[in-house]
Amino acid sequence: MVKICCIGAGYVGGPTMAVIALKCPSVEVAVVDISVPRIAAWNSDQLPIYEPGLDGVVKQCRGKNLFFSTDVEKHVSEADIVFVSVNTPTKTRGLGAGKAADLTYWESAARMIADVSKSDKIVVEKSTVPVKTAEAIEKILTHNSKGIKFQILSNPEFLAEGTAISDLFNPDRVLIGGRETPEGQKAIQALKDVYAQWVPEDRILTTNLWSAELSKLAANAFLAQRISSVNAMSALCEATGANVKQVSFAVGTDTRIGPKFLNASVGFGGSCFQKDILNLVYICECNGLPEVAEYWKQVIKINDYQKNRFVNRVVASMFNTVSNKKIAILGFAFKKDTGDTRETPAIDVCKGLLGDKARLSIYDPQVTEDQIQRDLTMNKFDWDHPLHLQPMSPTTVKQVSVVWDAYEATKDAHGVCILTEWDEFKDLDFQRIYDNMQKPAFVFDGRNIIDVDKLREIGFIVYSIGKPLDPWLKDMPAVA
Ligand SMILES: NC(=O)C1=CN([C@@H]2O[C@H](COP(=O)(O)OP(=O)(O)OC[C@H]3O[C@@H](n4cnc5c(N)ncnc54)[C@H](O)[C@@H]3O)[C@@H](O)[C@H]2O)C=CC1
Ligand SMILES: O=C(O)[C@H]1O[C@H](OP(=O)(O)OP(=O)(O)OC[C@H]2O[C@@H](n3ccc(=O)[nH]c3=O)[C@H](O)[C@@H]2O)[C@H](O)[C@@H](O)[C@@H]1O
Repeated sequence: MVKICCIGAGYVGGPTMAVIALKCPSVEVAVVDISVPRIAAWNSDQLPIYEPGLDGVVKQCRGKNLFFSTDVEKHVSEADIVFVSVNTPTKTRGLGAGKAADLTYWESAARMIADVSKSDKIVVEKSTVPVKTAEAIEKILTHNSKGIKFQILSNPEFLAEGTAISDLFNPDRVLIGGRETPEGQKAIQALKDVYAQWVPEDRILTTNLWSAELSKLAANAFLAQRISSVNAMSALCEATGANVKQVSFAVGTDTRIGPKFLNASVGFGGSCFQKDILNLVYICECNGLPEVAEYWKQVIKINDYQKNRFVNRVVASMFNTVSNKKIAILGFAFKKDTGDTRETPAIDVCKGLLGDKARLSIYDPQVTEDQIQRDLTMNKFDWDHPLHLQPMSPTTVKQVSVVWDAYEATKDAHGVCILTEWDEFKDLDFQRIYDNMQKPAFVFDGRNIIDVDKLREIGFIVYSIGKPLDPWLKDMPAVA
């Protein structure tokens, strides 16, 4: 029986290994982590992450061929294939601070693998890492290995949160990079055999190591670039009277461009787009390519601009001050169908409004008060470390209350900001909300999910990203 161990039981390690266990009953899969509460949650009825369909998959395999454990060393030493899916945060100090990937967790995992291994192993990079990381990992493993042979593969993950299970069941492609030696090709084949149990062969791509590592960074950069492109257009739409939904539909019907990932928004969030582009920028700079670095940096600059622009629209519309005004925030997660708040645009928007002394009442169906308070007090990039190593927030933000109902959040509010596209927000009774708000009542839709005309009929002053402006907003500066 092939034994797989995955180091890191997070958003990637948990779901990917659960699906491998489900699709490959003859493979034994152990997912290990240094975080005791996380492993306890994986072994309970309340999984540590919210992901549609995940519960069912875990329940079918847990205790049969899928195990969650904190006994990292035991499972690593017994495994034939070791996936490493640990955090790769942005460095906050020293060389490359604010851009380069911090490989501390990766390096410590690699050293531990070298220490505890007693048999040859395939080590798979599942985390997103800088190009050439495999070379560094190879050095760590072979310098400490007591004659044991390791083959390193790069097998980046392309799942998106909220759709992880369907993405894993039916991936556009699985990418496996390895050494172009007979041993490297043998290792590629061994991993290919695992995926081939459910992924059609023509969707399993094999490349050299560096192409696989770079393709992951490139794919995220291209995806984020599409969003920044449509968001840049949204600003121009507001200035000219064009409607960004109509523009992106017209543009996306060109089969060379395609319709997906062209929704204008308050900005992209999530744990990876910004981190991976910063990493790409740093790699370009290190390789003497400042023009290429500058090109990709712009994707992040537009994303920051879009978040600022949204805050400025809110403040400018409400008589240039939100001081002591209650603003309802609907949605805090970085996208719908997840409780994940890492790099969510809601953090920047809330901080911007708090900077103007607003009082915030926040509702998100999947995010807890504790998480929101931590997010609003944590320093940039601190969130991307294992939970028990993150600083605890010593204070709470007093001007923030977190409630469990959209109607409660909007009661007596002056304005409503929609920051996550949860389906339930589309079906809210906006007449009821209007009746219970201060007047004039404002709605700022950062996700373009509401029916603007209907809300204007009710009496709201409405701003919806990239849509023709309400007469109220027309003469106000987009960026104050
Ligand atoms: N979240 C996502 O949707 C995607 C993430 N990725 C990449 O996958 C990697 C992991 O991301 P997530 O799963 O989101 O992170 P995560 O923070 O949810 O999980 C990482 C886990 O690794 C554990 N860990 C860290 N060092 C360890 C060690 N030495 N031994 C044992 N466990 C250790 C942490 O306690 C944590 O539970 C990152 O490189 C990320 O860029 C790639 C594709 C999608
Ligand atoms: O490496 C990763 O971590 C993953 O990053 C993204 O997945 P994820 O961040 O989970 O979610 P996305 O659906 O890509 O959304 C990212 C952000 O972009 C925003 N977005 C997305 C699409 C769009 O048209 N407009 C838009 O503003 C979303 O609201 C969200 O804030 C990629 O889609 C995955 O392929 C990749 O594996």
